[in-house]
Amino acid sequence: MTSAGDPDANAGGDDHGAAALDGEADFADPTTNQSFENALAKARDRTRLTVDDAVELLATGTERDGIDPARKEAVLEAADRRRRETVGDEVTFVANVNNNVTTACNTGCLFCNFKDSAHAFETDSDADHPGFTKTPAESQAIVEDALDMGVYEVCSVSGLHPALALNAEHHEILAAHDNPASEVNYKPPSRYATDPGTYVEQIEAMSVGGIHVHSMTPEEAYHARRGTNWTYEAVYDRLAAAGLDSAPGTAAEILVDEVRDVICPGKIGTDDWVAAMEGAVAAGLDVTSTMMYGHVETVEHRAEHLRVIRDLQDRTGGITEFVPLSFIHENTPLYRHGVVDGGASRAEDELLVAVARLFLDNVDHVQASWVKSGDAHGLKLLNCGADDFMGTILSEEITKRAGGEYGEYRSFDDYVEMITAIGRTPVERSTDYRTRRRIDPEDDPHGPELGPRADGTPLLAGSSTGGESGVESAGADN
Ligand SMILES: C[S@@+](CC[C@H](N)C(=O)[O-])C[C@H]1O[C@@H](n2cnc3c(N)ncnc32)[C@H](O)[C@@H]1O
Ligand SMILES: Nc1c(NC[C@H](O)[C@H](O)[C@H](O)CO)[nH]c(=O)[nH]c1=O
Ligand SMILES: N[C@@H](Cc1ccc(O)cc1)C(=O)O
Ligand code: SF4
Repeated sequence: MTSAGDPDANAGGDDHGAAALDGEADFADPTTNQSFENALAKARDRTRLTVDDAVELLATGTERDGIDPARKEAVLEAADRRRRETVGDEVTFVANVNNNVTTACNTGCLFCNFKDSAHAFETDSDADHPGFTKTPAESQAIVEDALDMGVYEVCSVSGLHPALALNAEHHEILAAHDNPASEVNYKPPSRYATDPGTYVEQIEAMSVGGIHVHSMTPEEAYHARRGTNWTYEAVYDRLAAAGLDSAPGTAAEILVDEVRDVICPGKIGTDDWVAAMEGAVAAGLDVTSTMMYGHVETVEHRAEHLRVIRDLQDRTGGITEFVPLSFIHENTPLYRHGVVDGGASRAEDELLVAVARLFLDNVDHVQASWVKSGDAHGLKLLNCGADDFMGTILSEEITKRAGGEYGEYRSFDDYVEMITAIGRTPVERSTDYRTRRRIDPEDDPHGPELGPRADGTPLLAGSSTGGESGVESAGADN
């Protein structure tokens, strides 16, 4: 991968690479030494699955093309049963707020339309951009508002702004390079219209009032140590001291380098991603794990990705949940350049959740995402092996900019109505799932009670799907 040695390989950002992509994503059809029937029998017996088993289940058999509906139902049923035996009938969700600090990023991932080229943020640039950078004070104000609403967690993932450094010492190291922009993807904050502060300052600003700070993906941790020989553990130690509580395992995409070379050549490689996650756990943090699928990869890549996560969990035990992120294609370079003609089908989404539940026998929680799938299909995924329905999030930028259409937040009333409609028990959780509160559906209206300032007052009024109501002020970007 390129980012370690050549951080500016994609400088200027978005999609110039895509034109060169045609044909590069042509991976061979998967084959295995396993049969679908044997793989299914192993899954039903709780025998640990191999990568070949997972491939057979994800493909509903590799001996023929397309998904077989009857075989798919058998896989979903096995996964739903496994979910019930492992975690029961509760469906959890967290009262959280998203706070993306900046959209400025030069990494150039071809599946991403969240980022804006960082040069457009420079003081002397007259380029227009739809994005934002927040100061630490602005991040803090968003967290304070959310705390008042009863929120438990702030989830903060951001672009890799060239002026972001871990702390003052990191700024000095980066600035000392002869050509910091091309050698270490660094420009001083004075070059930009808005200074995002340092990573430590942002985390300190967000870590107020007892909120749980969920932030610093492996890619962001790489950015917070670029140009130094600091270990990931040392970087996460410093961030934990600033108030970081857990780290999101995004930037995983597909953890197979031949896929990363196509969709995110500027990102860290699989080994670095794993090293970052291990560093976070060594620093005492919980982590989540994700897979962004439904673009150029094959089912073999999906299965191999699950193996990387399961091995990581065998070694660390630090992963609280697995979050499947179905690729939203509409506004992305991959789609606009014709490299892909859409995302995953609903059947593929269901099989991915199911096989994750069956393969990841050491990760308790599998998440369904209403942001990516919408409410109705999100609920269906809760009957395919998932047991968590993410969080209220209050505002959303990544999926919205990619063309997602399922809105930006959900209220507690929305959650209780949806979860009881499928006959399950709604449960408010902490980020780490260790604190849980079963919600009595009869006792409405419903609001958060686990947040440091929560008193059961409804988070937001009314239905949330259309993005109406006063939520804009809660997630305000500048
Ligand atoms: C936008 S990045 C922000 C954090 C940081 N820049 C990073 O890459 O880790 C967070 C994650 O959003 C997900 N994402 C980005 N674009 C997406 C899309 N079009 N569809 C689904 N997920 C997407 C990817 O998994 C990515 O790692
Ligand atoms: N699935 C998505 C999530 N999931 C993360 C959760 O909201 C929460 O932060 C995590 O479970 C830790 O408690 N977040 C998004 O912004 N978008 C998603 O699609
Ligand atoms: N914010 C990410 C998703 C995410 C964040 C944190 C997690 O722990 C998991 C997933 C997205 O919208 O794609
Ligand atoms: S996924 Fe993250 S690193 Fe990649 S372009 Fe988007 S914001 Fe930047």
